Amino acid sequence: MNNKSPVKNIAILTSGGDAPGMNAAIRSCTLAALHYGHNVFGFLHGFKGLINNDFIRLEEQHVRDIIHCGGTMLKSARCHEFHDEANQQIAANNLNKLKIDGLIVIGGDGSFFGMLALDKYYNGQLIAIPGTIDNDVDGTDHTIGFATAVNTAIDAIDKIRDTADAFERVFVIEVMGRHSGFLALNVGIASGAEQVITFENFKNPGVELQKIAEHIKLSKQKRGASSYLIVAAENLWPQGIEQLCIDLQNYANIKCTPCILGYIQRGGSPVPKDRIMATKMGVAAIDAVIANKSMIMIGEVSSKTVEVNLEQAVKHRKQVNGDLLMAQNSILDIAELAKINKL
Ligand SMILES: Nc1ncnc2c1ncn2[C@@H]1O[C@H](COP(=O)(O)OP(=O)(O)O)[C@@H](O)[C@H]1O
Ligand SMILES: O=P(O)(O)OC[C@H]1O[C@](O)(COP(=O)(O)O)[C@@H](O)[C@@H]1O
Repeated sequence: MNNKSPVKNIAILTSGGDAPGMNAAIRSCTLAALHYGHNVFGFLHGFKGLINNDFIRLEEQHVRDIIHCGGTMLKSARCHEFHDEANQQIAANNLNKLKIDGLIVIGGDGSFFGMLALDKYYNGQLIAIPGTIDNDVDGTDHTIGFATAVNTAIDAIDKIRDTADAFERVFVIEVMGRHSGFLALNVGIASGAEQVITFENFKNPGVELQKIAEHIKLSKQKRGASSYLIVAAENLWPQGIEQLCIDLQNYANIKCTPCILGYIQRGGSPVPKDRIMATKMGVAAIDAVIANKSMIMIGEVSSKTVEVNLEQAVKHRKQVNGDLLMAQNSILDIAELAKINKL
């Protein structure tokens, strides 16, 4: 298949927050391109590499042993200079001069905005692969790295639960996600947290403080002394979760221990789901380049690989699963249970 297409120069870069599984995508793009007889270029440090013309030729030996590694062998960056139109033109000129037929960008929605900007000056094809632990990209059920990040967070929270149980403590655990609640909600559900505070169920600190405090008190009343875990999305509580703990102490004399999971959620060996999805997406991206497609994102919906218009993917904000939110806030909720069963 596709053996007769002219030899193409295909470039790959990773941009924005690294995500476990990015290496698996680099590997499959590279192997698929080489399989069809094309040349592969890896640009380093995201869009910075395009501006600085910093690239390596990728061969089989470079990607042979990376599928299990977190991070990205092509390095990543938050390249603020790329917001500048002059730098977008420099980047496009570098690609045009090298006669790069197609560029594959593995990153989050910020990186895809970068692609929209690059498209104004770059003559070649642009294909996006969603890679971010936040899962905040529309047009795909999951992004590369999300499953691993959920797994890592749960592994950590299960351990926190052990010590919380031993001391019958209240913990507030902050998970990443920037401004989206996918990680918080999924991690909260899967770790059996008593409360999840995320963008989708948050009104304002005053209302929430009262609700959180009442919930903790009710739980202690109904269950007696026990551990109590709150999973909170980052960037939600003004001044962060340490302040939330201080606020709970001041408002209701509740002692809470804050725990920020932080960057451990971005690292580690990708779980099989991320490796497999990234592999499928990489192959599909090369197929798209060979088929002369451009300005699309490769996604996965209901386990099927799909192609999505890139502008559409960045225009819409993906909503967290309503069923999960309802389950957490209502069906699984200790306060609701207490009301219904008059516990
Ligand atoms: N509006 C934009 N115009 C041009 N480049 C952008 C734009 N938004 C983001 N980028 C580029 O994409 C990079 C990655 O975006 P960022 O939001 O940091 O991460 P992610 O891609 O994971 O969402 C930025 O550092 C910048 O180089
Ligand atoms: O690495 P930085 O620049 O501190 O950014 C932290 C942010 O990156 C993330 O880990 C991943 O976000 P992106 O994939 O969108 O870049 C967010 O969850 C977090 O808010």
